[in-house]
Amino acid sequence: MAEAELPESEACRVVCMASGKGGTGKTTVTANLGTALAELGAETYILDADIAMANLGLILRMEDAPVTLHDVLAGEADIEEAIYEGPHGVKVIPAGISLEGIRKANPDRLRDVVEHIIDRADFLLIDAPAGLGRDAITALSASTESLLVVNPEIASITDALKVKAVAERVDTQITGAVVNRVTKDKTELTKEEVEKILETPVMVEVPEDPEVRRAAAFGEPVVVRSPKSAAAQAFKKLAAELVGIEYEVPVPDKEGVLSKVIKGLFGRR
Ligand SMILES: Nc1ncnc2c1ncn2[C@@H]1O[C@H](COP(=O)(O)OP(=O)(O)OP(=O)(O)O)[C@@H](O)[C@H]1O
Repeated sequence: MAEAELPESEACRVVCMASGKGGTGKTTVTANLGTALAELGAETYILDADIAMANLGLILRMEDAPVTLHDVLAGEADIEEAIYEGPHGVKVIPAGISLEGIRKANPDRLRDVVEHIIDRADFLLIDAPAGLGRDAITALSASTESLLVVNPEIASITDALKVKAVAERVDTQITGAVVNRVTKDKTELTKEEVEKILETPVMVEVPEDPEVRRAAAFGEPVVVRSPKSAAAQAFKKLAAELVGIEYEVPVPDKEGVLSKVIKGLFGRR
């Protein structure tokens, strides 16, 4: 997709990707939203502040990065050394995977990292740890706004409510919710119910889509590996909404469908 004509915006938007409950898909949403924003032409950085799990690097095939956020937070490396380029030019600051790295990292240095990046970026997405531990609160307070990544179930929403309350205490605006892994099963909460409980708009519903896991297995965001999949389209729609442009639904690609059928017939991936 060609880069869009983006509206002028003055300040970098520092967006904390937050969730109460673990495993809602926060890292997946961060990697895909960041890549989709970069594809639209926005200068986008994504930072893995979930320094214990470090999954962002895995989704973007950066698990072997020689210098990581751990080293920066330990005061042992300059932030410039920990910035890597991902698909569509998205800049990625991965966390490391060593226990030693987690031990020596001082999360209080996160604010300095944010300060360093905001002068040159349109968006900085911070993948925060789930829950309300010290690292999660540090990530929230270093951000100007937050997106709540939830699943359409009551346990996920009530945990997100707790995050929302803390975000308000640290003066971080809640921009909205991303409801991930939607199957439209009758037992799920609807968009309207989620909005009513969270008292915040649902910006997008991302469907449960096996293409997401498939892409992750290849170390790629789904917006790159399967850009026409239902989940990829939801992430692209969210990116368009954040930059304030109209999302163009892609015209169905007959050739693509045909080649899928042919590959299916011959049992190929
Ligand atoms: N829309 C989706 N459809 C299918 N699978 C998904 C979707 N979103 C995420 N997943 C899968 O769910 C799993 C958990 O996702 P992810 O690691 O992004 O969650 P997380 O909230 O960051 O987890 P944690 O809180 O443990 O850091 C991964 O295997 C991911 O591929």
